Amino acid sequence: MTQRTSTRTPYGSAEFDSRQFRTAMGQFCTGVTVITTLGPDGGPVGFACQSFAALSLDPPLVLFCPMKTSRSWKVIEETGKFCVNILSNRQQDVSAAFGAPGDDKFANITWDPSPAGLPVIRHGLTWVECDVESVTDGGDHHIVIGRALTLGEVLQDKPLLFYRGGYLSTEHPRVTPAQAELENFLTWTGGDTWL
Ligand SMILES: Cc1cc2nc3c(=O)[nH]c(=O)nc-3n(C[C@H](O)[C@H](O)[C@H](O)COP(=O)(O)OP(=O)(O)OC[C@H]3O[C@@H](n4cnc5c(N)ncnc54)[C@H](O)[C@@H]3O)c2cc1C
Ligand SMILES: NC(=O)c1ccc[n+]([C@@H]2O[C@H](COP(=O)([O-])OP(=O)(O)OC[C@H]3O[C@@H](n4cnc5c(N)ncnc54)[C@H](O)[C@@H]3O)[C@@H](O)[C@H]2O)c1
Repeated sequence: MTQRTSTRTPYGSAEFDSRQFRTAMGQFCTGVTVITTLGPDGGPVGFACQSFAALSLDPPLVLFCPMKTSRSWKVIEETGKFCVNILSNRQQDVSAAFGAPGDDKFANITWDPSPAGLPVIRHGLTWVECDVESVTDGGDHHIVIGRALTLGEVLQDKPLLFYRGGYLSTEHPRVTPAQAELENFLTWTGGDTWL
C-alpha cells in the first residue's frame, strides 16, 4: 500500500518554500508547448510553456501564463499575436532550447511561417495561431487569453509530457479491431457498393 503523507505548510510560514510548492505542482502532468511570435524587427522569439489550456469553444479561446519578467512576452505584447506549438515526444531538445534563457533560441530550429508569419516549429503535433484578447494579473505571471485564428494540421505522433520536473512519453491509446472497423466505415470514400 502507498504511504500517504500530509503536511500543513501555509504560505508565509517558515516551512513553506517554493521547492515544496514545485514538488506538489509537479505531480500534475501536462503537455509542453512553445509559444512563439515574430518581433517587429523580423526576429523570431519564443519560450517553453506548460501553463497552456483550451479555454472556450465559442468563441475559440486559449490561455497561457508567461512570467512577468519574460522577454518573449514583451514582444508578444507588442505584436498582439502568438502561435502555440504543441510539441511531440521527439522534441525534448526543442523544449530544452526554449525552456532556458538565451539570446538565440531559434539557432538550431527549423520553422515555417504561419499565415500571419509567426514561427511554426517543424515536427510539432499541431499549432494554433492567435490574437491576444486580454491579459490578467496572475501573481508573478500574466494570464494571457488568446483568440484562435488559424489551426495547423495534426501530426499523428505522441505528445511530449512534463511530469515531476522531467519528460515522459506515452503510447497512443490502443485501437481495437471494432474501433478500426468503425473508423474505416466513417472515412470510406468509395461508392455505395454494399447496397
Ligand atoms: C517544460 C517547461 C515548461 C515551462 N512552462 C513555463 C510556463 O508555463 N510559463 C513560464 O513563464 N515559463 C515556463 N517555463 C520556463 C520558460 O520556458 C523559461 O524561463 C524561458 O527561458 C522563458 O523564456 P522567455 O523568452 O519568456 O524569457 P527569458 O527572456 O528567457 O527570461 C527568463 C528569465 O531569465 C532572466 N534572464 C534573461 N536573460 C538572462 C541572462 N542573460 N542572464 C540571467 N538571467 C536572464 C529573465 O529576467 C527572466 O527572469 C517552462 C520551462 C520548461 C522547460
Ligand atoms: N509556470 C512556469 O513559469 C514554469 C512551469 C514549469 C517550469 N518552469 C521553469 O522551468 C525550469 C525547469 O523546471 P524544473 O524541471 O526545475 O521543474 P520544477 O520542479 O521547478 O517544476 C515542477 C512544477 O512546478 C511548477 N513551477 C515551476 N516553476 C514555476 C514557476 N516559476 N511558476 C509557476 N509554477 C512553477 C510547474 O507546475 C512545474 O511543473 C525551472 O526554472 C522552472 O521555474 C516554469
